[in-house]
Amino acid sequence: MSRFEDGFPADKLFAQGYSYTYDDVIFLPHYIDFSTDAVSLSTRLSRRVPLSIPCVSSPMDTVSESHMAAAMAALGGIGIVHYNCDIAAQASIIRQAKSLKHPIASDAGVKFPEYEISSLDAFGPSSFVFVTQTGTMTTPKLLGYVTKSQWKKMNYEQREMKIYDYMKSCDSSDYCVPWDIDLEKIESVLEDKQKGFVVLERNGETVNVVTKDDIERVKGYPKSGPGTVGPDGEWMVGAAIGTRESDKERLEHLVNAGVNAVVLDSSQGNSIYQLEMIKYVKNTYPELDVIGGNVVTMYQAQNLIQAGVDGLRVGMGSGSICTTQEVCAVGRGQATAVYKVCSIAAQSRDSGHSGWCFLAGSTEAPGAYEYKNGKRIKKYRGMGSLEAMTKGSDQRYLGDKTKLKIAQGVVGAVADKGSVLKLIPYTMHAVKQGFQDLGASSLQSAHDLLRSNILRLEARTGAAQVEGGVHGLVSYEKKSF
Ligand SMILES: NC(=O)c1ccc[n+]([C@@H]2O[C@H](COP(=O)([O-])OP(=O)(O)OC[C@H]3O[C@@H](n4cnc5c(N)ncnc54)[C@H](O)[C@@H]3O)[C@@H](O)[C@H]2O)c1
Repeated sequence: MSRFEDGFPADKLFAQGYSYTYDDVIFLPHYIDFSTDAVSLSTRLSRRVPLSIPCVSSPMDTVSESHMAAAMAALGGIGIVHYNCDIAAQASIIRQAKSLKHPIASDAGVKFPEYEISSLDAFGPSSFVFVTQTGTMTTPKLLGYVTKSQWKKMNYEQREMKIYDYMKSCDSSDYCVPWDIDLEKIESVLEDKQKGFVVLERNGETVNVVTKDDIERVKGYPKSGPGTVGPDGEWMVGAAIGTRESDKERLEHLVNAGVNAVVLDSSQGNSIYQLEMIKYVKNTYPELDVIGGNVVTMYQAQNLIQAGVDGLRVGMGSGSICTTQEVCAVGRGQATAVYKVCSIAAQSRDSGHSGWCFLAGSTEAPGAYEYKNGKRIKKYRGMGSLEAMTKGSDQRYLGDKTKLKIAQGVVGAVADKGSVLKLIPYTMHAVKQGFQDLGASSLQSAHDLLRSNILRLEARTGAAQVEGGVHGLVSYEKKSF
């Protein structure tokens, strides 16, 4: 056997004194004796939250609100709703996510009543612009709508009017259907009524608006399993909270809204504030899973595990919008961080790691699309950016007037990625192909192969990284699926 010893075992590779990220390391292929479809990616977010895919959307205000949380649960993952908003708004996002039985995020634009539509861009690929008090779908009531054909017929002066001056009102219950009816039923209502859209309502409040085009689009997506459903029969939804005294009141409202797990959201989770909050949550709500973090070292992980966390969140300074490593000179390469934290957590419980900008820019991410240099883009910002701090996380960043405010993140934009209902199934299939190459038929098997040193890795030199990407071509088109 030793004759074939090749590559490095993980513990040797990650003990070289380098902070590696994913691009720096490569797995060596092993032996295949099963098909790609036989690979199971099921795992747990935390002690009591099983997932059929290892996908979690990050608690950021440009990533996880109701549509993202519902879509992630429908796919078998979970969404963690951000807390850069007041308590009532966060609780209402959770309730709405649980009510989105069909996690369809409409392609249509949503605007507030005073908005002036100055170009067709407001409609996006849809024939409608919907109007709500807040200009978002996280709202108690749909007020009205404008169709593209109606707007096209308006003259220059009319187009300078505010939407509420010319929108068609939606007060008629003609458009409304119950939030939990089947997709087929929605389709037949759309056919019968010739309306072009329906309003899904729960307890007299608008839960979602779905157009005929949205239904057609969703029908073309890959089919998923039953999704991540909780004991209440609704989607499981997670939420972030902080470690301040006021977060205890927030937590109470989130629990009443049906939250299934909480993430203590901090860039450096190994603090007295977090340890005390973990104990408080475990004492007050023993059945609720608490995910601690963020952590990147074994020592941090051990402290939070001893305080009673049910899961860990890994990553410091590795987000694409994050400047923590630059500003504070603290953090760790993400591959090393995940490996080190998992080597402690594997002995007791699961750990997940922070995503990057993978889900930002999707249809389900909050915010409206804009066009820049001919590209359809969506805003994406760090929760430590000055802009996000000003919106809500001021208090967390010691943002009271007497303290200096230092950003640990930036504001940017990412390209339109389409719906996560399509992006994630394709991505998970690619992951399964990778697992098959490793000879790992499940996440547990991959862990076992890694810990038993059967799975081998190597660091990639700069030239090897270039070789591993597309190279030497004058031009090419990269289409992933
Ligand atoms: N993962 C990362 O690398 C990273 C980096 C920067 C920011 N972020 C994100 O930005 C947001 C804010 O992160 P953060 O670490 O600044 O938030 P935080 O709330 O953990 O910390 C902000 C400051 O408040 C202090 N603090 C926390 N609880 C306290 C209490 N009870 N009493 C007194 N002081 C207390 C902290 O020690 C820290 O100095 C989060 O969403 C986080 O995920 C993440």
